[in-house]
Amino acid sequence: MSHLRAVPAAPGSPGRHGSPASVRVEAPGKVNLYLSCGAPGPDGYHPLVTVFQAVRLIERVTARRQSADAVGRITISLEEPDPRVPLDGSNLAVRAARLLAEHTGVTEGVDLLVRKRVPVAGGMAGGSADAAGALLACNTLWGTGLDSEELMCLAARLGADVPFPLAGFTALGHGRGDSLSPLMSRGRFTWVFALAKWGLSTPAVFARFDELVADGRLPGGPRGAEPAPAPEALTAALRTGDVAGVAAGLHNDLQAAALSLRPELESVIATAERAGALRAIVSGSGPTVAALVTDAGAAVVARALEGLPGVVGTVRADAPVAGARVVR
Ligand SMILES: C[C@@](CO)(OP(=O)(O)O)[C@H](O)COP(=O)(O)OP(=O)(O)OC[C@H]1O[C@@H](n2ccc(N)nc2=O)[C@H](O)[C@@H]1O
Ligand SMILES: Nc1ncnc2c1ncn2[C@@H]1O[C@H](COP(=O)(O)OP(=O)(O)O)[C@@H](O)[C@H]1O
Repeated sequence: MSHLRAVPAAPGSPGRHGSPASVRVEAPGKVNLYLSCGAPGPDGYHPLVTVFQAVRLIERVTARRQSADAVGRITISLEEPDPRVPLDGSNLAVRAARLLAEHTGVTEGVDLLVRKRVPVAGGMAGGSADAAGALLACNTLWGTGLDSEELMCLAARLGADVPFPLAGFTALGHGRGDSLSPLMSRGRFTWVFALAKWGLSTPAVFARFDELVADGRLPGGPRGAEPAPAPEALTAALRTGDVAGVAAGLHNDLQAAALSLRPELESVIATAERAGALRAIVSGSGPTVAALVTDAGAAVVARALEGLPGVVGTVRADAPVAGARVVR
């Protein structure tokens, strides 16, 4: 994946040894424009074909050098505390920093500060964006000098969704969804996301997908081992910036599973489309519903969705945007 370049470091103010005292990284959330899912392998993971698009819901990860007498722990805090996000070693950003330290032999710690903008447990890879951000921020802070390919490999070890926020823009994912190649995309897309009151667990959605396939309850009947390739009509529509063509090509094999766990999402999708969305689908494993809209129609769609049972609010974002990058 050498074509996916990490952005060079923009150093913060110098700390001891002349290296930066802190490094700030921004990393995007995602929506899956297309997701097809095959039968799980012996490791329990499902082979996927997915088209990722990075959206302007941006996580900000700041990595701060600790004082010289600190014991070298990796700590995390959130700008706005959220009980759904763990602040211990299970946080994906902490796991990312720890993995990088182990991989490179770094013994110093780091204080991570995260500002979250991607809905938590929403199928939009917010935790993965934090992990990608922490990898890039710590690689810069510690001067460990891993190149983008090495960061991608570490990212894939943290989760199937972690490489994509490093890459950003629009990309085709294979394997677990972590093997990426860039896709050309022209123009700008506008999304309205309906945020759900309760998150959905990704493993639970994949498990329900397997049950639906086993019961023959998925449209089209049981699937083979291999996920269906992304249709040429979708990739062509992306290449030409044909928003209506992209809307027609939106597809998510996990949607039936998410709807079976959260039946109320059906009316969220229907309401968005009745209010003028070009199409609406479940994002990834859900429960966020992603409505592709025109700029002129965005406010009407958002208003129609707000106040629906189970919807706690909406957020508008454009796409695609760049992957993780160091900012001042
Ligand atoms: C479904 C997707 C679509 O982009 O995103 P989300 O909706 O969660 O954001 C991803 O595949 C989620 O990626 P991520 O959340 O990183 O998954 P991981 O931590 O690697 O795996 C969590 C669990 O999901 C299931 N899993 C994940 C990926 C995959 N290709 N097959 C799977 O079966 C497995 O049960 C695994 O134990
Ligand atoms: N940095 C993080 N941000 C959000 N959630 C995290 C983070 N680290 C671990 N988690 C845990 O991962 C779960 C899934 O998080 P998230 O990445 O937001 O959603 P999804 O996997 O649906 O894209 C959360 O419910 C939370 O318990």
